[in-house]
Amino acid sequence: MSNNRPGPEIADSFDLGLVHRPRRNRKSEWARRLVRENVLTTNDLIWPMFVAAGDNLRTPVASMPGVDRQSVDQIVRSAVEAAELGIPAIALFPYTDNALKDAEGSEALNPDNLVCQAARAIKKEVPDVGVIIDAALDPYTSHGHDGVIADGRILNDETVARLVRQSVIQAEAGADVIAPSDMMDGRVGAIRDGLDAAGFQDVQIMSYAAKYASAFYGPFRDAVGSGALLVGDKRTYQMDPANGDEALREVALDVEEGADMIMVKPGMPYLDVLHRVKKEFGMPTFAYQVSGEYAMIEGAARNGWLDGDKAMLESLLAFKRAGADGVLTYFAPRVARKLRGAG
Ligand SMILES: NCc1[nH]cc(CCC(=O)O)c1CC(=O)O
Ligand SMILES: [Mg+2]
Repeated sequence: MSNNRPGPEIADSFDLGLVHRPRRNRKSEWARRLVRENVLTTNDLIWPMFVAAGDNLRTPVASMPGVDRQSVDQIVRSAVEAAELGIPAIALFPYTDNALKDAEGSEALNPDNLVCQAARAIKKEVPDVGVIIDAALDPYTSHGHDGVIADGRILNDETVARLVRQSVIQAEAGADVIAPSDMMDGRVGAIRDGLDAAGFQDVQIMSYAAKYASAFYGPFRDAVGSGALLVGDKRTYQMDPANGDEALREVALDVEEGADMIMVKPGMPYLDVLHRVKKEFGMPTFAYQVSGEYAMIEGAARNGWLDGDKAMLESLLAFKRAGADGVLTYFAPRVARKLRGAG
């Protein structure tokens, strides 16, 4: 040292007298594996897909790099891929031509609409892959809202009546699970009654029970073509991001009304809600890693700012740690390949 002032003595090592050294259990890969508390498996994955009109068509969604809208024949191929990869279920969302949209979302009630066509085709080709279809009007309405509107208000009960019909039509097309994503009050019970009355006692309901009015749905709205149309926002039906206790009350109602599975959405910004919901109800509980979360990770990865594979796996494992039984994620096929060791 050029400094000639006497400095403090720094010992090379000293005895801290530690009883507990948590690092012992992290000292090698085998030790880390031995004490690992949570694990992500292919059984945890639900793969959301966008169905579009046409034949042999795949159109990239600009704000979701790596995700395409697919025509029905391509969706069937992806469903086959899901089966081969061991992904238990897929979720279908339609990209509806603007010409088919109206204020009431009538196309939702067309038994030959895109999601119904896709469900029928998938069930014919790969019956063992679970098919989940949203019950909500927003991909079909000219204003982009999940319900019917009068005097600028989203009407609850009138919307629920339509969701019941939509659910039955989707079940007739082969949907194994109906996933109400609209956040109208009372829709789970009404859909349950409607499905039962139509003979679909075994069709499950996965309720978007605690769904927040979130900025993270932006890319999805591009993908289904509702973003540019949306008038205003969804804060009169989707939840206020400031609220946690309210999520428990929303979930309690959906469980009471007969939901078989519940969902918290978005995912990563709401891990606390996910954890509380799983703890409180012990229900099969799912997280939706939404389009904006996917875009953040994938966008950063493609810019070289993040290790994409590592961020993907870490983000999904976090859902398991927080209590999720499964995750809807656009990463599903990539994770499944990774978990299988095929990169
Ligand atoms: N009600 C439709 C619906 N179903 C799933 C999502 C979002 C999924 C995603 O962002 O990946 C939305 C959008 C919304 O409520 O505006
Ligand atoms: Mg509710």
